[in-house]
Amino acid sequence: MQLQFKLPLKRWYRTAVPNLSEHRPLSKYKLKCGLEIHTQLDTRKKLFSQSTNDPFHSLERPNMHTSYFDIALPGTQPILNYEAVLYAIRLSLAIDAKVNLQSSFDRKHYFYGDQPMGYQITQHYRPFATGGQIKLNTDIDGVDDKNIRVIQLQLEQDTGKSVYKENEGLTLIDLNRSNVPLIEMVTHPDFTDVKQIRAFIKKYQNLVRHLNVSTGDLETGAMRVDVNLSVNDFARVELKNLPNTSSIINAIKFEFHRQVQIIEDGKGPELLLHPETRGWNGEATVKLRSKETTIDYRYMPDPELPVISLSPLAVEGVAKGLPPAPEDVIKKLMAAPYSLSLKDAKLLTIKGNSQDQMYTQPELLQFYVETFRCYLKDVKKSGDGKINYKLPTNWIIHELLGTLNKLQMPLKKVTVIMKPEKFSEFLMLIHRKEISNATGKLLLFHVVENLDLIKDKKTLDFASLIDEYDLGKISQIDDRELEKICQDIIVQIEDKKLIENIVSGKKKNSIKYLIGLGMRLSQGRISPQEFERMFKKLLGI
Ligand SMILES: Nc1ncnc2c1ncn2[C@@H]1O[C@H](COP(=O)(O)OP(=O)(O)OP(=O)(O)O)[C@@H](O)[C@H]1O
Ligand SMILES: [Mg+2]
Ligand SMILES: [Mg+2]
Repeated sequence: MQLQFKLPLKRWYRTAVPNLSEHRPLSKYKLKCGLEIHTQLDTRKKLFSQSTNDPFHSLERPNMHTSYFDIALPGTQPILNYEAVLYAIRLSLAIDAKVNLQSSFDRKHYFYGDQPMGYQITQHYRPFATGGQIKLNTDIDGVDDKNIRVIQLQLEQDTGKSVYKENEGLTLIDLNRSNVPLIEMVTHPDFTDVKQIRAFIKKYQNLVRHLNVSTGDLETGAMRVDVNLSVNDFARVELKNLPNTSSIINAIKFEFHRQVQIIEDGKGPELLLHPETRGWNGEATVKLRSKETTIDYRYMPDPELPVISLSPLAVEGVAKGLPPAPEDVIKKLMAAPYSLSLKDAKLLTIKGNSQDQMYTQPELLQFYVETFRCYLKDVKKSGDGKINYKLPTNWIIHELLGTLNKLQMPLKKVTVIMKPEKFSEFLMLIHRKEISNATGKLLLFHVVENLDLIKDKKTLDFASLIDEYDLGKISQIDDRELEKICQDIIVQIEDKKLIENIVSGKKKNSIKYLIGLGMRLSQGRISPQEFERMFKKLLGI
């Protein structure tokens, strides 16, 4: 029987879980955890059939992407999808696992409504890859350096989904997910702290996204984490059905305390003797069943699937096409000449959780790096030498991305017109102080907003845009003209007290308000320093 969680989703977040650090002499109680992480591969087709692999976009239309094999009609047979094999090689190599040139499929038997074959095809006797590791790193992952060893990776098929209609007393079965390719990655029980587990999940999630093998989302179930936990070498408890990071962390904390209490009460040898499987109801872990043993599953080689036999050349070929590890890219971006902050370097490298990003990380990274290169070249060419390393960062990572989000404009569309050389031309306008920052913002917004018009003209000419919209910075503004603007502002201001307070020195900073009015009036074409100088002169301070 599967446990049905009846709690509203919100309760996952509201639970009061004891704080590990508040507990008794913890040194007496050693936490040991190992993870089994299931990741759905983002292949076009399913693992053993020609059905579309799309378990989420069809939630309103259950059983839409199902072939005879996916619904287990007798007589249908599996045919392996090699795209899934390529993805599995990518992931295995990226975590330093040894890809086994010969691996094979086995049947793991158990009965479930959403598993109509009566068994799951997985790899038990000869897994896809063996060994490997993921290193947690203080600088990048925010936890003490720690090496988490991987036992193995196995290719397997996903099950269908049970949809419980409690009011009607019905359980519905949706087989859209049935036979979606999964990689189960199993770690050694190397974790000794929840912080390591949180960091590891994030890192592994980033990795599968970086390799483009999965969306890695926990919320949709594209990534599912089972935690095995034991205290002081008593039997392990397996925690399953943990839908998001906070339930994973809270369930671990709860379970640790539950086991510590049992040991303190002297009942460890009695209650923690046999492995069991527990779920999380939002407040406590609850027993689902005793842990199945290998014998229970009656593993047997699948007689319908031949051995996966890989040539070393195929593995080498995949290895050559692997992108550099996210960690290496981040380190490179944080070093000279880029000198980015960890936050900005991560933004260029690691996909965030948001679904509607206007860019992919490889697109953004490439644009940034190439623009940076053009900017260095342009500065050298211009002969004024002084490179402002922050300029590309500020204008690409902060300003451009903000503009894309505001206008819901994909980066891809922008970079067709604003190629790195063009963007560097734009940066040089600011670099040479031909336009102010405020004008730059207006100009960038204008260009992105009117991309289609610019496309017609086939050219993007900043100089003519500056002319056309009268955006040129009046840096050489004549003092009489500036004086007139400032004088008008002072005369027209209604709050006379404000002026008095500036003059008397009571509220010196209010001068910024006047400067702001001036900037708005001049649309940013006169620098704030010029305004400050003139206001001070006029007010005699
Ligand atoms: N003493 C222990 N304490 C905590 N975790 C442990 C301990 N011993 C083993 N583990 C962890 O238990 C997990 C075992 O996973 P594995 O997939 O090999 O088998 P399983 O859980 O029996 O099978 P299934 O795939 O059916 O869940 C590993 O992550 C391993 O690190
Ligand atoms: Mg397992
Ligand atoms: Mg398990």
